Parts: sequence; C-alpha cells; structure tokens
Amino acid sequence: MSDNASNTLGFLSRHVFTTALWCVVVLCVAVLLKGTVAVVRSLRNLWALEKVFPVPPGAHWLLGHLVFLRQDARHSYEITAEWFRQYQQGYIFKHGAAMGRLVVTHPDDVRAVLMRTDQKLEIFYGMLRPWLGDGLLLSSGPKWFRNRRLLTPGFHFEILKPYVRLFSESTNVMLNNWKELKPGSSIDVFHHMSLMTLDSMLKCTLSQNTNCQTRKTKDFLSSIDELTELAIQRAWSIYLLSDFMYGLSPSGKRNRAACNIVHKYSEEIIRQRKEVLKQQSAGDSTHGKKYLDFLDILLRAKDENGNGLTDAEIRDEVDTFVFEGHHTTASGLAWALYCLARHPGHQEKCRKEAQEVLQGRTEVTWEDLSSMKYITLCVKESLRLYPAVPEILRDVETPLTFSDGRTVPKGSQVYISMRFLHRNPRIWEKPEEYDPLRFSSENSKGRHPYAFLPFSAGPRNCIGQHFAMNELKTAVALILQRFILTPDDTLPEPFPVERMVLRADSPGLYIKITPFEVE
Ligand code: HEM
Repeated sequence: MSDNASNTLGFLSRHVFTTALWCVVVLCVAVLLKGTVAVVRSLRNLWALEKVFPVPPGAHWLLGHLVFLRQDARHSYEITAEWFRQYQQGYIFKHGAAMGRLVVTHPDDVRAVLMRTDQKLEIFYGMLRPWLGDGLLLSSGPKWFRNRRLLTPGFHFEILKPYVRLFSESTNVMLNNWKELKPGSSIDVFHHMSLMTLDSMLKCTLSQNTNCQTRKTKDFLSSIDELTELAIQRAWSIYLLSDFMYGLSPSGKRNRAACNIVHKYSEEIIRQRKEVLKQQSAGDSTHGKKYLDFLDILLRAKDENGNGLTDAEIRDEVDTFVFEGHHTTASGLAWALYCLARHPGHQEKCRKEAQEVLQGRTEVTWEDLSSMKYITLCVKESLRLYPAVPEILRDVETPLTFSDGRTVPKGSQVYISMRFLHRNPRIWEKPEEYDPLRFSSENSKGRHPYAFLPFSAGPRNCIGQHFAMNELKTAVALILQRFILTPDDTLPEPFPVERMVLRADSPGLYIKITPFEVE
C-alpha cells in the first residue's frame, strides 16, 4: 500500500473514532440529563406526598422500603400486613431514595381512586405494551373511553350465554386427561388451569380450536406463555426497566420474537375472518358458527360516526382478551380448587350442589349457573383470600382529594392491594379464615362496597367479570362432579406471590386428584 493510501486510511479511522467518541459522549450526557430530570421530578412528588401521608420507619437511605422486599416473600407479607393494620389512612412506600408511592388502605380512599380514570402506571403496566399495544387494559383518555364503549356490548349476557358450552367442553377435555392419571396423583393445578382457560379463551375470542390441552404446544401458544413469563421476569429486575436496556438484553430479544409470532397469528386470523365476512351473505352474522366470538364483535363495532376499529386496534384487543382472560381465570380457579381441597366440608357441599344441578350431565347450561349458589359463595371467598389480580397501580393525573380533605398531588403513584384490602381486620371478621358464608346476602349486609374488589370497580373495572365468574363456576362444578380434591401434604404449604396474577411460590400449587367413582 502506498504512503498516501495508508495516510488516508489513518485519517479516516481517526475521524470515525472521534465521531464515535462524540456520539457516545452526547448519548451519555442525554441519558444523564434525562435521568436527572426524572429524579428531580420524582423527588418533588415524593416530598409533596410526604407532607400529607406518613412514611413507615426503617426505610434504607438508598433502597427505601425495598430492603424489606429483598427478604423472603412471607417476611415481606408480614411487614406489609402490619403497615396495613397500622396506617388506616394510607402510607408511603419508598422505592429507593427518590421514589415513593401512596399505598391506599381505606375503602373510602380506594373508592376515590377507582372512581377516576387516571392512567395506569406505565413503569408497571408498560412491560405488556409491546404485546398488548393500546388495547383496553393499557389505553387511556379518549381512546380508552371510545373503545370501552364499543366493546361493552360484547359482554352482554346474550353474547356470553353460548360460551358456557365452550367452558364445559374445555373443562371436559382436561378431566378426560386427568382420568388417565393414577388415582391420588398430585398435579400442578395452576399449569392445568392455564392450559384449560387458554383453550376456552381461544374458542371464545377467535373460534380457534387449538387442542392445546392434548397436543404439544405450538409456536403461538408457547409464545403466549413466554411473553407472560418475560413480563414477570422484567417486573422483578430493576436493570431491565429501561426500554433501551431491555431492547438490548437477551430477554428483550426473546420478547420481540415472541411478540412477532403472537401478532402474526392474530393478524392472520383477523385477515381470514375479514375475507369470510366479505363473502358471506348479509344475514349470516355468525358465518356458520353457533355463536358470535369476540372477534366478530370487534369487527362489527361502530361508533356514532359509523367508524369501526382499525386492524391494529382489533389485534390489540384480541391480544388483550387472550392475556387478561386466561392467566387471571386460571389463577382464580387454581386457588378456588386449592381452598376446596383444604376444606373438605365445603368441597362436599359444592359437590352435592353440582350433582343436584347437573344430574349427571357433563355440559353446564346458562340456566344452571344461577342455581350454583354455594359454589358461588366458595369462589367469592377464594377470590377474597387469593385475588387473581392482586394489585392495581395508577398515575394520578390531576390532584385527587379524599373525602376527609387530604389531597394526593398530581404526578403521584397510587397503589391498591386487593390482597391486603381483602384481609383488612377492620372489615372482615377472622380475615385469614376460609368462610364462604360471609358472602351470604344476610352476612354481606352493611359491608363497605369497596371492601371486596377482585374485579376492581368504577369505570375501569374488569369488563370480563361475568365471563370469568361463569367460567369459574362451570369448571368447579364439572371438576367436583368427577374428582375428589385433597391437599398434597408432602409439599410445603404454598405461599401466594404476586406475578402479574397471584401464583404460588416454588414448587407451585399442587393438589391431589382422585376420580369420584374410586372412593
Ligand atoms: C378471575 C378472573 C379475572 C379477574 C380476577 C380480573 C380482574 C381484573 C381487574 C382487577 C382489572 C382492573 C385492572 C387495573 O385496573 O389495572 C381487570 C381489567 C380488565 N379485565 Fe379482567 N379479570 C379477570 C378475567 C377477565 C376476563 C375473562 C377478561 C376478558 C374476557 C378480562 C378482561 C379485562 C380487561 C379488558 C380489562 C381492562 C378494562 C379497562 O381498563 O377498561 N378479565 N380485570
């Protein structure tokens, strides 16, 4: 190489190096500035909150109250339960030196929060955004308002009625699988319920019969599981909170790949359904099916100006329903069965009721559901002790004033824990006891309407609550008609942990199942 050429090369590489160095410096300064602005804003909010609400003692100067959460789950549970007892008007939980959130403990204050439509806390819910986009769970403002109005008719009882048959179908597939197991087998009930509720959710949302309970899971199904696991994992690692860092991490890459698979699947089904709708006669609204699925509802929804949802909006809502309607119901069911396994007397009463109502039928009907009175009490009581959605977080957009005049400043983070609200000793007698009769109409008289909130309340309550209760009751009745449930005492008592939904700590939620005829 000539001297000239090597000089030019040397100059070029020095130039590239200097430019790269400058880029790094500028990037670092930008990140630092952004970080400083965020910390200052967060500190300002914290100081404003501290003027009104107490801070429990023992906060570490840097980690705040997070030091308590670093200990084991039972220990942090005890500490939080104690704070709930002590601070009846709420308290500040410090997330490090510069960040704190108001923990609302009184049902009156919970009502004040839930009657509003403040944004969901992005730092928490945002982890689901790459998957669920701007669906009902994550959207806010006019978009949420419009779409909530458009989707509400999809949960009318006439639409929900035929789904009871689908719930029965999916439960029976699971029970036929259980029949193959040795009597008295111990099963991870959360896993079984997850597969079963995913199966029924895909039938109700997209009319897809994936046979996910009998076949090895395919790409789409395993991607749904992976996305949930990744979101849980991210919620627990501080260094993955930033979108930028997460994007670069191996988990971020897996998240992108799984999102692509799930989105492609939904998009393809939406495309095919639109084709069918174009071709079908105007009168045939269900294109040969016996029911309207959620996708039919989404495709038909029109606002007052005659505008429907865009393809991207439909996909976001489909993904939201599949996510919201599957793990939540699985958690609710798993803990309901666990409670019944632990309380054979109540289990027997539910079984008797199921036998009387079903008379040996393996398909539950819409009319049967209203006769399942004792099962309903038991399901409610397990949702009290083990709320499937254990917490709600909001970003206060305008100052929020409680009924006693205390004001939560704009920009504050507010936290509501169903888990502790449902065990508040000032509301519930013997709160740790499983007593379904506390939900009888007589015993419920005079109870604060915001003391029991498994499906939240107010304008952003759970749109799928009737769907969920119908599925829970159907599955419990069919399971108890065919199986006896007992606790697996060879394993440690499961302890609930908050992982998006309420799950059990390791090794999981196991119960023993024995076919009814064998006993
Ligand atoms: C036992 C089962 C279920 C429980 C305990 C549950 C609980 C909840 C709770 C507490 C919320 C409020 C979340 C928040 O404000 O951050 C919520 C919202 C929501 N749920 Fe459920 N849910 C269940 C099942 C379902 C099902 C089956 C569906 C759909 C078919 C569904 C769809 C939704 C949607 C779309 C939202 C967002 C509503 C909005 O913000 O307008 N859920 N759910």
